[in-house]
Amino acid sequence: MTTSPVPAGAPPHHRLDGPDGAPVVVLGPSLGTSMDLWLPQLPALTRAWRVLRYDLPGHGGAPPPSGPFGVGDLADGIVRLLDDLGVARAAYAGVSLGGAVGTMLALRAPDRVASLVLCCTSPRFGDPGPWRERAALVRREGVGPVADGAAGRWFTPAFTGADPYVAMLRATDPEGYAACCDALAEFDVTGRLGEISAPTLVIAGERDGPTPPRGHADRLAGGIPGARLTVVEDAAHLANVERPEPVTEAITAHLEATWKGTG
Ligand SMILES: O=C(O)CC1=CCC(=O)O1
Repeated sequence: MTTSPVPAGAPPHHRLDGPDGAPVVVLGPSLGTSMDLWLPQLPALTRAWRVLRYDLPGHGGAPPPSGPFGVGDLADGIVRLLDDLGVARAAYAGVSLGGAVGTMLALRAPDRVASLVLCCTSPRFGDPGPWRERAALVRREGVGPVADGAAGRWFTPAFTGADPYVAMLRATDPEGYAACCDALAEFDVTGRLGEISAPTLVIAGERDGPTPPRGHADRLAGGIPGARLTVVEDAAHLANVERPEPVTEAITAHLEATWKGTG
């Protein structure tokens, strides 16, 4: 793996699992996590799909970014990755920032997205100010201060399995994290959701603080033509980790219905 900084729009650090020749599903992680965010879903998904997981710049095994980038650049990187791998069309599922990348991908390259799952995400992650402040904090003090509060943002108080996920954040490159915050500050596709043609499932955590169902998931589901919304009880922001069974079931049912590798 190269460790030189990654330019905006470059194909991301990635990994393929599952049967050769099966229809491809791309899995996008959230801010501060790695591709292993998707480990709870991996056994079920690799039964029928070739699973392509990737890391955000400076996260997981990915080198830090060489400069600023937007969510559109991250989506362009997925298109380049699909080109490099010879994949004409794929399904895409993403959590939070990873979901924003999927939304942008569906807008920029609709012919490449056969099916879309948007988990605990939003067409706009609130006002830019707090994201710019978080980016400045991490550039100044490192990821420690945001890691300290991560379990409370990501999970309900009853959840006891937060440690490996918070460890992902503690291992994240500060500039990679900060640049993702800047990308979130700029992201707003609220007015473009009606252009999305991919069959879309929106999944929300009932108790998600950063992207609550009301004002976020409901806007996605209301704005994307034909989209369906599933709200997962007793789950916060990383619902696929906190309640893996219903989330895995919802994703596999949606993929079964929409993406078997044809077309
Ligand atoms: O603030 C967080 O850690 C939650 C979050 C917002 C966007 C994202 O990807 O994660």
